[in-house]
Amino acid sequence: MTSSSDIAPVLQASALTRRYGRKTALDAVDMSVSGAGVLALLGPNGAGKTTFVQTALGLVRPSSGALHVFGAKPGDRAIKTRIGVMMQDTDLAHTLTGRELLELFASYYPNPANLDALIERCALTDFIKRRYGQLSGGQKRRIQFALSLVGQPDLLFLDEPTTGLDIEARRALWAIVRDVAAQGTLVVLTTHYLEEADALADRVVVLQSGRIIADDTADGLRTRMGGAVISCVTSLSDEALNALPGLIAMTRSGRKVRVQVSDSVAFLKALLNADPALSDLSVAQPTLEDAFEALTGQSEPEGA
Ligand SMILES: Nc1ncnc2c1ncn2[C@@H]1O[C@H](COP(=O)(O)OP(=O)(O)OP(=O)(O)O)[C@@H](O)[C@H]1O
Repeated sequence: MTSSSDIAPVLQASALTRRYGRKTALDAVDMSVSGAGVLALLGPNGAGKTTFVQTALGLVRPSSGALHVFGAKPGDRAIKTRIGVMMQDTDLAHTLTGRELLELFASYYPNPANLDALIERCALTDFIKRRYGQLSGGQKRRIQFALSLVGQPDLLFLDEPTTGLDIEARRALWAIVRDVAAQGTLVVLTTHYLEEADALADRVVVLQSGRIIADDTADGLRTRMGGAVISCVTSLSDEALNALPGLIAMTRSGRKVRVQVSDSVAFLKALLNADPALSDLSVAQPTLEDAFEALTGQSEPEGA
């Protein structure tokens, strides 16, 4: 995935702004996404992720600025059949079986996937003949995921795709997402799980209050944060810890403290000096979650 291209980008946002009354859901967003891969959209509740996806699908109109999809206006008939979608709130006919739903969706697309192969690929065989309304939440999500793939899309929006899935089903979905992206699809993923973004995303865009506050690879975000994460049990107060050199952020549970620091050596020297009785010390690389926390001031996106 690259951020620019000679031909029309898959997604091109130019000063994209969407207001709801006085609320600005998207605030002059500029973004260009070309080629295949996985783009993760992260951000706390109300950051504008869903509004962005809805705008790309032509369900919501920009208040100003523009968003182009394959160089066309969102919702354009010519591009609709190139897009697959799995949203959070999906209402499907409860009386149809999974197989009937797949057949129905396949009829919308000029070049649908082979349904038997898709059913096998998504491991739906055990429940594909049952009515959708009788399926468990996780089974419904898996049918919805298969439906998003029916048209063999060039652009695939996955909104919280693994919510409600067990670990095995989540890993299986990840493998298919990687596969689909490797075969040429741009996957736009919004997720509660930073682990998921870390596992899948080539590029991570962090939104906050409708603005892009970071646009990088997961590794890039971690590296940009730099430093280390130190955990220990200490009797030092917050004030005493705050006075140590290079502290970026701190969380505490009783005497157990976890700090992000810019220079681990300088911090550790000062810490051990200040509290010789310190115990349970560990030093680790920052995770994507640490980077997210440092960027947004929140520990998890979307109140996960
Ligand atoms: N139809 C609407 N009417 C009024 N305000 C809206 C509407 N849709 C979204 N908003 C507001 O726009 C802002 C962005 O919402 P959006 O749903 O895009 O955020 P999000 O990042 O997807 O959040 P979440 O993680 O909670 O799903 C929020 O403040 C939300 O309340």
